[in-house]
Amino acid sequence: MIGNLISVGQRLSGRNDPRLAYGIACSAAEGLFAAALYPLIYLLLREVEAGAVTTHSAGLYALAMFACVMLRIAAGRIAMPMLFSAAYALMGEARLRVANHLRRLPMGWFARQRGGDLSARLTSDLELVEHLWSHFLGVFVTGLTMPICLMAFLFWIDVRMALAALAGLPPALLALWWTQRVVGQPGERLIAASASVQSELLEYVQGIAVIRSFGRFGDAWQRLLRKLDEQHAALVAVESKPTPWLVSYGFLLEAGYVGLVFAGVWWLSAGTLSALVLVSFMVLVLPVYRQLFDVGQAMLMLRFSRRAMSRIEELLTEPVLPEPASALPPQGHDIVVDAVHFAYEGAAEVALRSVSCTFPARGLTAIVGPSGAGKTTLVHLIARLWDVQAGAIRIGGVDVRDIGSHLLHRHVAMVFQDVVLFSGSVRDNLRIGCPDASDDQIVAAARRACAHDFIEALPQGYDTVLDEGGASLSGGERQRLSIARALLRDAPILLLDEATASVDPSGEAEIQRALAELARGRTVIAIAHRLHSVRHAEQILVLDGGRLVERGRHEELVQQAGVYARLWERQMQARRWTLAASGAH
Ligand SMILES: Nc1ncnc2c1ncn2[C@@H]1O[C@H](COP(=O)(O)OP(=O)(O)OP(=O)(O)O)[C@@H](O)[C@H]1O
Repeated sequence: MIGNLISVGQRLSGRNDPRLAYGIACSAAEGLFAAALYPLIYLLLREVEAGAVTTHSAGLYALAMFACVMLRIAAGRIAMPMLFSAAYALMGEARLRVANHLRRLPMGWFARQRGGDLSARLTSDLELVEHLWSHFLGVFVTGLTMPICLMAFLFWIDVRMALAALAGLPPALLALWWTQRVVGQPGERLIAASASVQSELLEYVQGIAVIRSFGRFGDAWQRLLRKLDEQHAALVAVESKPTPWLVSYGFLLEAGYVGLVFAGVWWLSAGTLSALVLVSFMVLVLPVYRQLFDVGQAMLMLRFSRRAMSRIEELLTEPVLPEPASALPPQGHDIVVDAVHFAYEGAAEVALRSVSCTFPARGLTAIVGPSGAGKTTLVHLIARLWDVQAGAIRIGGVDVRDIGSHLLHRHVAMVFQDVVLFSGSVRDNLRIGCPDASDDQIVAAARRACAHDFIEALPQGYDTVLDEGGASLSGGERQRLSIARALLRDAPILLLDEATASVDPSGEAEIQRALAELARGRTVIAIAHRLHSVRHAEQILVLDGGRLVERGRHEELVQQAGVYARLWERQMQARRWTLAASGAH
């Protein structure tokens, strides 16, 4: 079991830590020295009984006992910090390995996860395993070594009595085995219920604005209460179900004591057993029973945490997007989409069907189309957030699957619809894509993204610490920060997913200018709903129902009287209504 625990730890952290083996050895030594005291007392008493004790031998015994106590304390003092530091180091690495693995998983995997479940694996599951390693391992090893050594000594004194003392062990082990089985199912239920509560709480907090605006507090609250009730029931089951069996284990273990006393008195009266041996057994088996009971309890904890370990292992075995054996650098920055087909896992509709197109290097291509047409999917495939299911995407003549994620990230920068900002200063957030950027470069990028003025107006300017997710900024401000971040990356290919969606019309005009300037030196692909913002693009691709239906410049497409012309006409109408409405005021 210890071996299993250690090998799981090694698999999770990806390495071995010698401190662990030393810590376990010291814990075993602690158990050994704790047990060694009793044989010394017994041997001393035997000499006293035989009248052979001298001042010299008594002194030696006292010295040996003192040494045992000191060595036990020393072994414990060495074992504990060793196990703690090994556990924290190994689990720290396990966290990093999980984080690194998550980075390489396809986005589809995240779409299938509930946020709370994932965060439960990364927090409470890992904490449980960490606790097991730091606090449980040493106690378990010491707790097991001590009764084994003591029993070995008792067998040496008198085999018959030792066997009588352990008469209750076989049925007790059966009860312990059953206890472990009984705790398995409620344990799994508790882990699932706790993850579910985390998910529910996360959704509740994230959706609080929507819940409030729709006045659905009652429903959300009831759902949360239900999940908490389930967790409470699972907690009670974990505690109550194994308890009768654990008590039986303890009872059966100590049942041998009654047999021991009867057999001992019998053999004493028959003259085959000395009073000293009888008393020694009656005193020494009690700590053996107590330690074995504690070990049994600890084994329950191990059984419970096995599920947590396998949940973390499951994360590490999720297949990542395959990386090439040797990465090939792209030979240019034009992008060719060649007969690409893609469907989301479990989705009824295909997202992209046999799409073929070319994005010339150093030019602006706009992707437009009705909602759900596949625009975001196409851009995500170029950034290789997913892998195509048929066809290929090539950058500078090299398939994105052969470029390797590291090189690909150096060539492609993305500005997403949903801007993700991290807690930290504005400067730190801008530096994410380019850690070595100087302050001047940061300010220059912010100016070009029309973000400099509002950043300067923040209490500490570029050093203002943003709340988690930049919640204190407006949508447009967050968007402009993400554009500045991409500008700073200075990647030759820039993917903009509705980059100007949350920017007000005046800001949009400024950003359009910045984007146009940017496009001169780069390959820019911009998804746009507001068609007038991309009408100067060198090329406009029109997607509809996952197919590429039209391509050309704005004027050509308007004349074709197809999907684009209809979208354009609708937007012009909407603009006229807006202008008329504002004129009426
Ligand atoms: N993670 C996903 N899982 C399953 N289906 C998805 C997923 N993301 C998108 N889809 C579906 O794939 C199709 C294309 O979606 P996509 O987001 O690419 O469209 P879009 O043109 O960018 O839409 P919009 O303009 O509304 O953002 C849609 O039918 C959408 O419902």
